[in-house]
Amino acid sequence: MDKVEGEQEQDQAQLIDGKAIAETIRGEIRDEVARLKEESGGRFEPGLAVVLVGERKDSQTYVRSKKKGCEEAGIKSFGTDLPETATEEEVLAVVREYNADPRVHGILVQLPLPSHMDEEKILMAISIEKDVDGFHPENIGKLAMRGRDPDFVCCTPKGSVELLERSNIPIAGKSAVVVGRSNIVGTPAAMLLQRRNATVTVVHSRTPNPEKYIREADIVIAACGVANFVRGDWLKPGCAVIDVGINAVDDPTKKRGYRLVGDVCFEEAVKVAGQITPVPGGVGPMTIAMLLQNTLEGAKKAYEQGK
Ligand SMILES: NC(=O)C1=CN([C@@H]2O[C@H](COP(=O)(O)OP(=O)(O)OC[C@H]3O[C@@H](n4cnc5c(N)ncnc54)[C@H](OP(=O)(O)O)[C@@H]3O)[C@@H](O)[C@H]2O)C=CC1
Ligand SMILES: Nc1nc(=O)c2c([nH]1)NC[C@@H]1CN(c3ccc(C(=O)N[C@@H](CCC(=O)O)C(=O)O)cc3)C=[N+]21
Ligand SMILES: [Mg+2]
Repeated sequence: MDKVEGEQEQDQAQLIDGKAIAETIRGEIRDEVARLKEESGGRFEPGLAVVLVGERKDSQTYVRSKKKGCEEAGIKSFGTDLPETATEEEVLAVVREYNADPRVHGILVQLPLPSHMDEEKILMAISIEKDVDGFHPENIGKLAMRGRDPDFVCCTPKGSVELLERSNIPIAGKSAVVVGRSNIVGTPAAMLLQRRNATVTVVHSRTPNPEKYIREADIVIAACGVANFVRGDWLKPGCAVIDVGINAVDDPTKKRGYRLVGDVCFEEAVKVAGQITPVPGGVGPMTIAMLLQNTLEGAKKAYEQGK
């Protein structure tokens, strides 16, 4: 018997279009920023400060797209570029200056920092109300606590969960696996899913047979930094896959000489999953949208307090 239209088994996962969803969110932010400006009679403008240390090409590219995102949203961006040879004290001085600057509502110190600097010490110097990356230990700690809310949630995990929610993928009561346990992606992603009442398993580099856990998962968030790590036959048919990975692999046919692939083998996974994010065009654009959203939230709090 013929199946009813719309109930047919799909032979390809639905694409979760992060680029389009991020564009929608950026439009929402733009409207809200415009409203705030109008309400304040043009006196109030959200501001984001971005601190870049060193000359890494990838970091320069990210910082440029963050500033461009600000511009489009009507958020004023401030920037300080320091040389690779800068001292930890110089970076701390820049952070303190932005902490004290009332025009700045969000501060982002681009990672990774040069190896001669203590990353945690610098992140901890960022004032908690301006920690739009959500990397301050106090914000990460509050995310882990029941009954508490952080001032800001880390952008990449927040964007990953936002993709699930805006795609109407249920989280509560589902089983989820997060691949990776870094402080800034895997661990906060697991905490966010758990807060939304998923049952969460975290697998990492010391987990024997990660596929054993992944096979049971309704939701997989892959953030291990290993190109094509999660294979198609590791997935439960119909599951939702959020691929956080950004890995450059050599590709002489590309102008840049490389192309980006995720932590999930897309060609295999697209045949098994129910929904999947592409790389590029999945989580990456959401990270920037969430940064702008966090900056707007911080600005609104400051505005309300200053009224
Ligand atoms: N789209 C976006 O906006 C962003 C993308 N990324 C990308 O996400 C990925 C993860 O980033 P990040 O968390 O910073 O990376 P880290 O290198 O800090 O952490 C990687 C994590 O994955 C685990 N891991 C490494 N190898 C394996 C393996 N073979 N099997 C299982 N687990 C493994 C590590 O385990 P262990 O703890 O045992 O070492 C670690 O917990 C990268 O590809 C990065 O480029 C990152 C930030 C933003
Ligand atoms: N303090 C700090 N905060 C961060 O949020 C932070 C950081 N440091 N260091 C590096 C990582 C990485 N990251 C990305 C942001 C956007 C894309 C992104 O937009 N990617 C595009 C492709 C970009 C391209 O083509 O190169 C996409 O996936 O479609 C990717 C990765 C933020 N990070
Ligand atoms: Mg890292």
